[in-house]
Amino acid sequence: MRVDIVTIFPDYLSPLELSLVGRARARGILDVHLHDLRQWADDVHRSVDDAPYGGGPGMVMRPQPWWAALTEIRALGAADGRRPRIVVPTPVGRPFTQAYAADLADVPWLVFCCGRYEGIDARVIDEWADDEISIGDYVLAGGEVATLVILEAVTRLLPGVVGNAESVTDDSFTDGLLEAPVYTRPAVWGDREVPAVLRSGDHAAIGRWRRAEALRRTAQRRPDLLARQDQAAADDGSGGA
Ligand SMILES: N#Cc1c(N)n[nH]c1-c1ccc2c(Cl)cn(Cc3cccnc3)c2c1
Repeated sequence: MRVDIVTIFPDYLSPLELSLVGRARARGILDVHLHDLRQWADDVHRSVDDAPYGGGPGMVMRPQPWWAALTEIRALGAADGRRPRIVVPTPVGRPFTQAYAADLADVPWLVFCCGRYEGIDARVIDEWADDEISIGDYVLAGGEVATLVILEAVTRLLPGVVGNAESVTDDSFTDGLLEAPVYTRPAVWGDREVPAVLRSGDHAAIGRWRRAEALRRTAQRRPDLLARQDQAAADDGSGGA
């Protein structure tokens, strides 16, 4: 997978050199290219923002640098007929979910547009954005953190990135439920003991316990996920969660 990221703060994306994504890059599974938007700004001051039409607080990102940047990046694929899927993190985007991550993990070339200020001129979004994605109902200062979140969730789904493939398919949200609690040694920590079933070696009982705990936790903390499961089950005629 090739990923191009356009931002006025390239250093904000330095975590992509570390850990899971860093290892995927080192192994050639992911090919990341960072671009400073200012290199495409057409004025001597390399300006990327201007006052909003209609007034209001803050500044808006000018269309010209984005248009030049995306035109040049898209042209990289012209020779062999490749076209990138252009993703714009935005507070007004479609909610990012595990299913969305799985969808993006099948795309060979992603381009992330990391905006700042009050946003990117709407004409850029209208012309270029294939996906407008929000990572949650809270307000960040720009798209870089969202890009890191999206890219980590997508990268862990790429073949060969996570050693134990099962830990990806057993993820929270993959089966629509929150994960059961996890434990490791020692068996007793202070006055807290690991549930005996997890030390029983009875894998059927362990599976039942984990399913029950996942259902209990999901009902307690995310009843909306259970409702979604029940609706999906109703839609395909099978039993509920
Ligand atoms: N994804 C996501 C996401 C999220 N979940 N919260 N905030 C963002 C996000 C993403 C992109 C930008 C750009 Cl460009 C500018 N800002 C600042 C801003 C603040 C208030 C209103 N409008 C824009 C961004 C915030």
